[in-house]
Amino acid sequence: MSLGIKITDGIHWIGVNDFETHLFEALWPLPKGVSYNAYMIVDEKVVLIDTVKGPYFSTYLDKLKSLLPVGKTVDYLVVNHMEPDHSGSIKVLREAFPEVKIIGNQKTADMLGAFYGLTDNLVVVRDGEELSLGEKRLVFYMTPMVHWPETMMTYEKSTGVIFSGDAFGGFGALNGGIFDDEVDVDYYEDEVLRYFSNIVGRYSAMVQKAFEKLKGVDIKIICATHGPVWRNDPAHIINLYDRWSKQQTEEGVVLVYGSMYGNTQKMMEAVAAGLVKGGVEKIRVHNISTSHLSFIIRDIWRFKGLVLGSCTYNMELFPPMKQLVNAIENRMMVNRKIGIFGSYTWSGGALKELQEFAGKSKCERVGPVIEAKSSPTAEDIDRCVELGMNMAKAVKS
Ligand SMILES: Cc1cc2nc3c(=O)[nH]c(=O)nc-3n(C[C@H](O)[C@H](O)[C@H](O)COP(=O)(O)O)c2cc1C
Repeated sequence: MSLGIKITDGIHWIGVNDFETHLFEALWPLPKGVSYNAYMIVDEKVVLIDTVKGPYFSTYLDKLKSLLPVGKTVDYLVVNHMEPDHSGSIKVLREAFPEVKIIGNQKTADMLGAFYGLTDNLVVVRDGEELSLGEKRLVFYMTPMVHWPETMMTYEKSTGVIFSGDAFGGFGALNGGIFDDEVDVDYYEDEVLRYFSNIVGRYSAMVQKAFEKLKGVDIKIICATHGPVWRNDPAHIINLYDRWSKQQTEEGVVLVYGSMYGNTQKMMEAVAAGLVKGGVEKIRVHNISTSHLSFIIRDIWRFKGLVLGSCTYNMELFPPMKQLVNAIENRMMVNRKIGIFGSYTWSGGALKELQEFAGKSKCERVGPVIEAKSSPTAEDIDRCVELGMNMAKAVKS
């Protein structure tokens, strides 16, 4: 009995679900789990596309063995991406199938040596190179820095299936169905954006380069390494990715505040009231101390307006707000409207750092800037409402 899931003739999903890991990359929470998708092509040659994270190898092996025709072995393993959530089983796979040839590019080969000491039986491919498997034919496209240097995609010509690596992938284990027409796409879409904005977003320019390269390739099914297989409407995820990587945003405002005793929170609430007065419907408020950074980054990636407010802590920005500001800078976000406010009791410090951040950012500033001493005065509150109203105008323009 086949333990894999058929995608199309001769191509199968042999991935696994991970419901145990709390933090992906030891950073990103996985409330819905995550899948490590791997694929198998059975033709005259038998080919695996990527593996799975090490602890899940036996499940992966069971699946591939269930699909392996009698008398055949695994001829090739294509490695589209070397991050260990996909490459973690390569060494044991090689032990199970010593004759398997590993296909990658020159950078993949370097990493195979550095991670796993594997240096023999490698096939190094170049951009656009093809490999016949019998009826099927693979084409390898180099798509570097989406989001590692060795990342590439593999396209199967006869079926129009593209194995895209982490591109188009997202968090969320596959709960029964694996295809976009079998699952609740909305349930996964937020998690695709959270994956994109936190992990891939910094490399948006390289995503756009990959799109350029794939122009004219007739993509019928997208098989990413995480999340659903897009067979019903691949254009949907392509369009989202295109928009996100061009940093095109939606009308709406994200409000993030850091407050220990509620004074800065009052300012945030006044800004939010101003946004509502100005007609903004999509408002996302995050308490920096309780929302995980990855959800905040996701929302900031999506919406046009961003307002940051922070109390002062030991002469500086409130520590978790500092982390957020660093994360935003690291993602090289542009094309947004930014408003800021702060609070202090003696020396100040938070607002100064927010001013520096906003000044360096490639985003348009929206005023006024408000700084409250301890508790906001009535005048401070009025100016916070004014900031909200100005931000509303800015995101609607
Ligand atoms: C542990 C701690 C450290 C602080 N450090 C500073 C500081 O270095 N400079 C300053 O002006 N205010 C400092 N403050 C005061 C707060 O920034 C100020 O009271 C602010 O209004 C608190 O806002 P909140 O009620 O939103 O937490 C500190 C407060 C705390 C509790």
